[in-house]
Amino acid sequence: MLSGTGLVAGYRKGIAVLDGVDVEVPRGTVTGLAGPSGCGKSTLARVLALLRRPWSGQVTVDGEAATGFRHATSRAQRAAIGVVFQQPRPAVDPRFTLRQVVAEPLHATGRTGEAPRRVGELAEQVGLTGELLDRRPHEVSDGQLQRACLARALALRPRYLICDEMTAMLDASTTAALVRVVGERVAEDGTGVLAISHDEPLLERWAATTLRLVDMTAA
Ligand SMILES: Nc1ncnc2c1ncn2[C@@H]1O[C@H](COP(=O)(O)OP(=O)(O)OP(=O)(O)O)[C@@H](O)[C@H]1O
Repeated sequence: MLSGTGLVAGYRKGIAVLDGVDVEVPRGTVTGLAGPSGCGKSTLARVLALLRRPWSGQVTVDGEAATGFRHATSRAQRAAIGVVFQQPRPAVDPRFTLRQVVAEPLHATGRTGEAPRRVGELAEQVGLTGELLDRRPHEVSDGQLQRACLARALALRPRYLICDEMTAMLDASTTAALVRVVGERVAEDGTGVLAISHDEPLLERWAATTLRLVDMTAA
């Protein structure tokens, strides 16, 4: 289980965006997260992904309290949680080929030897051809780049995957393809997924249960 308890977080002093939020992301299922624009869904995603330190409250990864946030995160906890954001372009180095984008976490964790085989597997999972892997971000569509970002998020076989509006910029067929890729990881690896979306019909199809951030804050 990836969980947050009593999370209070914000950007400006005295104005809490999250005000005592509890959230649980169990393994082996997709948990949806909905709520009106600006209610703090992305903030919660960043806190749970250990990318932003909450003002108070605790994030727990498989029963172990988060060792730190941002650069202070332990390597094991960082590798346990994959994240995909709404916009793929700001999330990648524009000088990299898609192959380098996908391989980045493997290089960063000293698994360079594994990279060629693993990148091939991931490309197949997300539906990227070898020819596309050799292109750079400006030479591919948003959907193709988002496929690479999903492959990168899966590279270290994370136990949890946070998809923050992952498909909001994509057409229906790419959305369906990426939702299927995530579903395969849930079924085959038991990955625990937090799917954040404005798209209620999508969450109805995709998520086993959906949390509503306003309700959680009120509770
Ligand atoms: N870097 C930042 N600096 C200051 N305020 C911010 C920052 N990021 C977000 N906020 C504010 O925090 C609040 C919550 O933002 P957040 O992006 O978490 O909401 P959200 O529910 O994901 O919204 P949306 O559905 O529109 O993406 C908003 O009022 C937003 O303006």
